[in-house]
Amino acid sequence: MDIRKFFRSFIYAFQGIVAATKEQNMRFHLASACIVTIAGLLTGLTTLEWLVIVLVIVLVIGAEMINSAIERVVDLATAEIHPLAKAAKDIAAGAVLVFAIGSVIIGVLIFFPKWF
Ligand SMILES: Nc1ncnc2c1ncn2[C@@H]1O[C@H](COP(=O)(O)OP(=O)(O)OP(=O)(O)O)[C@@H](O)[C@H]1O
Repeated sequence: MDIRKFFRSFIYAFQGIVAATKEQNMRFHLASACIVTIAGLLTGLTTLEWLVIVLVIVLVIGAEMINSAIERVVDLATAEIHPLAKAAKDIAAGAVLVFAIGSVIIGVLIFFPKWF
């Protein structure tokens, strides 16, 4: 196994994370994740609840990163207005929305019974 190549791929992946954090949507997700984490610390969650919260946060952020990557590939593939380009971008954005809606529902199910 080429350790240097393996280590270099980590650096590229880290560069990808840094590039993604420059996007406005990603900053919104990161801010939301911070707020949920602080709310969780103040509220007091069980280990299982933290597992679900962490899972949901990484799923939403991961989905947003894949969405950003798809946007770039589409832009690279064509500068023209094309229904397939629109569908690819809209479906990828829709996937993030599905994850985000699911995470809000999970957040409500975890936090509301503790607050009210
Ligand atoms: N080449 C294209 N052909 C047809 N429709 C497109 C094309 N590019 C973008 N669109 C439409 O415009 C919308 C916005 O596209 P855009 O590339 O600005 O992405 P965005 O969601 O605003 O992301 P970001 O601002 O992070 O780049 C897309 O969701 C899609 O509906």
